[in-house]
Amino acid sequence: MKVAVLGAAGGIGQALALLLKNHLPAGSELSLYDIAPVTPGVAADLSHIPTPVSIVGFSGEDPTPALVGADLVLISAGVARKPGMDRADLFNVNAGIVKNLIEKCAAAAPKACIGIITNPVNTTVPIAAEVLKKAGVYDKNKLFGITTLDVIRAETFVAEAKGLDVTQVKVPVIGGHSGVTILPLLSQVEGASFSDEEIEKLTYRIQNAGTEVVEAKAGGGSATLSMGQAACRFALSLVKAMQGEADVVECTYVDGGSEHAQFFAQPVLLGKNGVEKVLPYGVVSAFEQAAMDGMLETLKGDIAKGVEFVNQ
Ligand SMILES: NC(=O)C1=CN([C@@H]2O[C@H](COP(=O)(O)OP(=O)(O)OC[C@H]3O[C@@H](n4cnc5c(N)ncnc54)[C@H](O)[C@@H]3O)[C@@H](O)[C@H]2O)C=CC1
Ligand SMILES: O=C([O-])CC(=O)C(=O)O
Repeated sequence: MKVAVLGAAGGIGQALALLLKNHLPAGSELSLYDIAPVTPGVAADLSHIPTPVSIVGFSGEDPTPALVGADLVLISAGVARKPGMDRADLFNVNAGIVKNLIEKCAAAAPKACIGIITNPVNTTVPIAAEVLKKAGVYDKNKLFGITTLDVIRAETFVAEAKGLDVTQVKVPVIGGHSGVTILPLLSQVEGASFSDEEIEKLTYRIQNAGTEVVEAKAGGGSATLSMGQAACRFALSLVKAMQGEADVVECTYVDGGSEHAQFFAQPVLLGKNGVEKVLPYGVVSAFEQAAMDGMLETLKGDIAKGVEFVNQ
């Protein structure tokens, strides 16, 4: 299994590369790419960790050498938020970066699964889909927006609020990855019940947790370490499923035939070829239904912006 990380010299990229070096199955190959010249050095640094995962790093304008033969490509290349910005403010720079990188993926690793971290995820994933379509290699089962950070935050905050064992808490998070489009299904948390006030507060905190970190970092960027962990969890789940393990489910933003929007995050059964089956997200509460109804215009607008960007 060859895993490529594009944006590997960044805050997320380095954390993710460290975790993957330590946790990918024995025999995996890790391939790092970033425009930053430090990237071969990041790989050299990580190569001294004694795990059975080989690692190599590339820098420069062309990611192709890192992509050849990749089974899974994880993309965190791009700029991050500063206080006062929305994720949508990153569109102007990141849309072009994702478009260019996906064009290279289409040529060098047309059959790879691709996981997109770069914001705004609601829009960068549709951009990737349109670029892959233009190149004639789009497989909707192989393109994922990584929304796992919303899931791990929800698990952490719920466990904290309810005094639960955080390793046992499961919270599906559906919709998209920004503000009101992030919808944690707290009504489905097993072994906990919440007052209306708790639901409102927890939902708001999960939706705005990215901003919490952006403000705390005071101009030094957004979540990197928790995102590295989240992307590693998602990547390891996908790798396990691609290698034949059954019953691997993660919430992720996919082109999965949702009745709500072309791209929608919900629980997905992963398999050898990416998406095995998009699972129903089940019964939602009246609060969650209202939140869903309230997000769709924003989510659809975010998707349309990505489609338009590639086809303008
Ligand atoms: N999906 C999610 O839940 C989350 C997404 N993000 C997003 O992830 C992205 C990266 O964040 P950080 O790692 O904190 O930023 P960073 O600034 O630390 O790293 C970004 C890296 O991308 C590289 N880069 C820029 N243009 C490139 C190109 N054309 N090709 C290859 N590499 C390129 C830079 O050299 C840099 O090393 C941001 O867009 C951020 O908003 C951040 C947190 C959570
Ligand atoms: O908030 C940001 O800009 C980064 C991000 O997506 C998150 O932390 O969820």
